[in-house]
Amino acid sequence: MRKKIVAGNWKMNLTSEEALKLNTAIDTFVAKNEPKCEVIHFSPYIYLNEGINSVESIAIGAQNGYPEKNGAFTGEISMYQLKEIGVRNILIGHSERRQIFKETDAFLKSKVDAATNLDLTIFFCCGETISQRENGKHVATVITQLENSIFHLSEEQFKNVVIAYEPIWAIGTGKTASPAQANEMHQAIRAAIQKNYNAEIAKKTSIIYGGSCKPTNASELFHQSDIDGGLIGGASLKSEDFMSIISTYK
Ligand SMILES: O=C[C@H](O)COP(=O)(O)O
Repeated sequence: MRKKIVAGNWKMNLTSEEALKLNTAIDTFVAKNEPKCEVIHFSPYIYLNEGINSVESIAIGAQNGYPEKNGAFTGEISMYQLKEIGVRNILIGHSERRQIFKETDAFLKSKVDAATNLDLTIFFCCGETISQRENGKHVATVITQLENSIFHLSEEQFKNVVIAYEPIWAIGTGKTASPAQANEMHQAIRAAIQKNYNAEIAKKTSIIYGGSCKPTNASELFHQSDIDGGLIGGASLKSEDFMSIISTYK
């Protein structure tokens, strides 16, 4: 049985007080209700330490990390530093990093290698633009992203990878991929994993969906054959909404 995962990506949101409150509320909820999924908050760097030290039933992950161990990289935080404070999960390849911060496939590959060397669980994000979808290039785009930045890992290394499919046109827009559209892509990703690795690894890799996922659509999405949970942006900032999404796996 594949691991089901509901992860919140807070992006650049929340005050320190709100972050602590939300971590505590979700941690308490998960401890009490024991949902059948792993719950993670991908938090801004500055709230990681307090988060890690204040929760027991959920994990706190990083939204980013620099691949070099240390050095003259003003303003950056290394994955090594993240690991040292207790981070175990990291997002790599989010479309906001690709588009706003111009992170290339080659740079993402170097991040994948750094995270792998540190034994971090990689949540590798991929997804197409609306024009790529309209031109029928959505599947090819996503598979190329995987081939360029993560499929070089060995079978053993790939076991520490979760794929997050996030169609760019659905992120923060209120426009969700239909369950059929999302599942079609998840099936294509799983087939590509099988082709590059093997059927066993493909069967065991969790592939989660992100893009305007909310309490009203999470259940239908998460019940698709190849969708193993979600990477939630906006709805993870409201404890009631996030709890409702987590409860899909009760
Ligand atoms: O990482 C999360 C995604 O970017 C989804 O964000 P959203 O739920 O606000 O659309």
